[in-house]
Amino acid sequence: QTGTCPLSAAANNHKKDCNSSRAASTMAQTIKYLGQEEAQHIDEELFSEYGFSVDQLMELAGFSCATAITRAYPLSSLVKPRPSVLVICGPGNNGGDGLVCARHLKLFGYEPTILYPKRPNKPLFQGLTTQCQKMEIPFLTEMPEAKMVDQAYNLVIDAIFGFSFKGAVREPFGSVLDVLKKTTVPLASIDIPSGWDVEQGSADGLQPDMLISLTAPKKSASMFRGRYHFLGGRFVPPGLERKYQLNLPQYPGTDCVLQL
Ligand SMILES: NC(=O)C1=CN([C@@H]2O[C@H](COP(=O)(O)OP(=O)(O)OC[C@H]3O[C@@H](n4cnc5c(N)ncnc54)[C@H](O)[C@@H]3O)[C@@H](O)[C@H]2O)[C@H](O)CC1
Ligand SMILES: [K+]
Repeated sequence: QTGTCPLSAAANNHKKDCNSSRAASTMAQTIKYLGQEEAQHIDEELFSEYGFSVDQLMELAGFSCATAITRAYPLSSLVKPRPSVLVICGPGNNGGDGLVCARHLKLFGYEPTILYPKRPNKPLFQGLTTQCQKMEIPFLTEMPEAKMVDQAYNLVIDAIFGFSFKGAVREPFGSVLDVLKKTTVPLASIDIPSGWDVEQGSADGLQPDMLISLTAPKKSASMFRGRYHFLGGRFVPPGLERKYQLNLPQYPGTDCVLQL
């Protein structure tokens, strides 16, 4: 791991050597990696039995993604003169996380641009879109070519599909993923590398540099080979964690993310 250490020493007396890969892998082994149905059940229970609203959890999820991105790619580390970031949002809640993430990245000093080709006709997503527009975040009308992406952006955020992805990729996202397979700038995937089977991964799919697992990693995360794997979505009530035996690691202090 070459990433900055996200763990504050004061909050992690038991994990003093947080750069030790042995410590990190021991920790990662204890966390449960969720199957697709299990992830969906947890999601449903959070909304039904535990009384959360989608907007609430999406805000926390997207905020933790923006926070994790600032840890892995601080403004000072970006190679281009402008701190440009391309955020690609899909048609479901993963896309909503991307919109929230873009808004917070802007507040953190980055210059996000959003591609949002398939927008659900629902007040939640319309509101999130308006918020981004009011934050003066530009929206692209089409996916640029790979060469243009590499020239214009420091980083791409993949918020296309999350744990509900199934089957062969449908357009326009097939073409978007084809471009992303040719780009060389780092790619940070929210929850699942888009196009990967949620449990099996994909040998010839995207190879992101960063993965931000929300609530708990999904089974395909064991195939992730990038540099930064973060956990975010610090909102799991203890009863839910016990029921699904999530064995979540302790987040340091008040942090909303943890590097696995
Ligand atoms: N509990 C949590 O941790 C929370 C996670 N959040 C995020 O929500 C996503 C899951 O969201 P969901 O809306 O269920 O699904 P997706 O975003 O994965 O996508 C559904 C969307 O995609 C379309 N689709 C599915 N398969 C295909 C395909 N093969 N080709 C094209 N399109 C496809 C489908 O029709 C839908 O439109 C989770 O991963 C987290 O990122 C919440 O934000 C907060 C709680
Ligand atoms: K994704």
